[in-house]
Amino acid sequence: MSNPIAPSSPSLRGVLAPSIPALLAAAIAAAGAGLLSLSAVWCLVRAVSGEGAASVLWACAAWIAAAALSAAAAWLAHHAEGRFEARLRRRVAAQAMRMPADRLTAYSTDRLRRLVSDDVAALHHLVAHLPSEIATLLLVPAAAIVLLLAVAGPAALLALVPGALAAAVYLGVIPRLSAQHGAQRAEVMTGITTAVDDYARGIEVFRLSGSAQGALADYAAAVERFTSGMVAWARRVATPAAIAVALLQAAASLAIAYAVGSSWDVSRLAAVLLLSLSLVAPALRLGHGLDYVAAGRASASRIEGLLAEPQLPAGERGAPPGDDVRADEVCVRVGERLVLDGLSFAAPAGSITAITGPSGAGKSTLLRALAGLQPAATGEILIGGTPVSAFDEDSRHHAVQLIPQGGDVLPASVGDNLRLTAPGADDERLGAALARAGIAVRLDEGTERLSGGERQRLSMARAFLGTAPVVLLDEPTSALDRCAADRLWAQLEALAHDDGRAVVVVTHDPALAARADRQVAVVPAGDGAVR
Ligand SMILES: Nc1ncnc2c1ncn2[C@@H]1O[C@H](COP(=O)(O)OP(=O)(O)OP(=O)(O)O)[C@@H](O)[C@H]1O
Repeated sequence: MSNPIAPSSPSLRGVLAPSIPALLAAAIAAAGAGLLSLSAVWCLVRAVSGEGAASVLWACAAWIAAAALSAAAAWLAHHAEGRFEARLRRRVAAQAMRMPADRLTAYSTDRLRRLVSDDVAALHHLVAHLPSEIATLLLVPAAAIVLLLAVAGPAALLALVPGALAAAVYLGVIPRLSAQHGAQRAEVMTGITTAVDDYARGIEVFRLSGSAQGALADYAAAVERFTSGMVAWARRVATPAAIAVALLQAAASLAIAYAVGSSWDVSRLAAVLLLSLSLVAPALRLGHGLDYVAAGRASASRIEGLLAEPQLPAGERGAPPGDDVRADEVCVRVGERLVLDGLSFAAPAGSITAITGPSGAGKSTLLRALAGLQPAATGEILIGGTPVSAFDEDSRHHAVQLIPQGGDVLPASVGDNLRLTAPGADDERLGAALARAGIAVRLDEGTERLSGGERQRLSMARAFLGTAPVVLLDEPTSALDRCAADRLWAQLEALAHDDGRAVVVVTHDPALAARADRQVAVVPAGDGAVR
């Protein structure tokens, strides 16, 4: 197996591609709406210059058309963005499903949740609004300047100076200030969330140690940092922004227009006043969104990072023709570290194979590799004679079932957990699997209150419900007493000997390992692996 890691999935751009035609159409419609609004202003200028009621009617018609076109543009853009978001969420979730086990552990559950939820949502402005805002910004001011020159000549351009300054402040200075503060705000918000999370997660520990002072103090300090950060943001970003709008744009535009045009006739003056105001509006709207653009770009780069992660190799094979599992000179690396070095063994159908070895030797890594969740750097793993990497993603689960060491019980009902393995099973079958695992709980009971041993046996019940010919179990008896462990082992023997499965069990219990049909001892790589 020379290239165990498949190429990564398409980038963010690839996920966006199907939405681009609709987003382009939306941008053109938005720019058209901007031009229609400008023509409405132009009609008003004509009305002021004495062209009468017809011009007012044309202005109203242009505004109505502009509103309709603007609504259509917004609908198109949001529809396309909604579909893009849905596609991207599926892509991010699928990518997480396909990552090798060692890479997936680099992403905490919370980090994955933020990628699928918050980071995808943060792209909204970038995708749904920015293209339309840029198109409007390029077309509308250019058309307004042409009209202004035609009506009032070059002197009228003086009235644009405050607007241009306002736009420059909005598009140049404020985003820079805001970016500094945006990064600080994000850091402070993360600090608060972490402090709250730490406090909530630590309640159990604080109860035992009798003090939560440190966590509460961290939380108070994080809130204080947030409050002072917001005050600083208002002082350095929000206030200059308000000044840019109130003074630079409207008041100063009117003052200059009056200064240069007080001797003009009313129609020229009206043209200068109305057109100079409508000219900077698109820049101000864009300026408002630049904060979101910075946040969206940060989210996009985090999502790109996940999409660039390697994927597990997957072929197109369906369920295997045979039902044993073999490892042939398998080497597995976890990150830079060689964990398994040339391990070979066979676990035939109808038998139990016990995997033993010291803590950290690589037993769990071996099970993940056998399940196809951690690629082998060299060597081959065969399920029923088929390389595990050759199965398509759906068939792999039908060929081999992995029950990991604890932790695969979802916070749902017992029945819902069991139906993950057997979606169509009736209550009687689910109850029988629970009985084989030696646990007496109701199917509608929540899993939150189950003890460690009960959770372990609930996981085991899934092994008795599954149909995969190869069953891999990671320390299934570690939380059970001697008697319960022996009873469970007897059920595993029945699974192997009566149902004909190839059962591979990692265990630290020498008594149980001695009862297995075969034993494989894993020793840390470098010491040589015993076959
Ligand atoms: N995601 C990971 N990133 C980095 N190192 C890892 C990762 N997963 C496992 N390892 C390392 O690989 C080695 C083998 O781990 P593994 O869990 O397979 O051992 P084990 O034999 O099952 O141990 P135990 O008996 O204690 O459960 C350990 O040194 C562990 O620290």
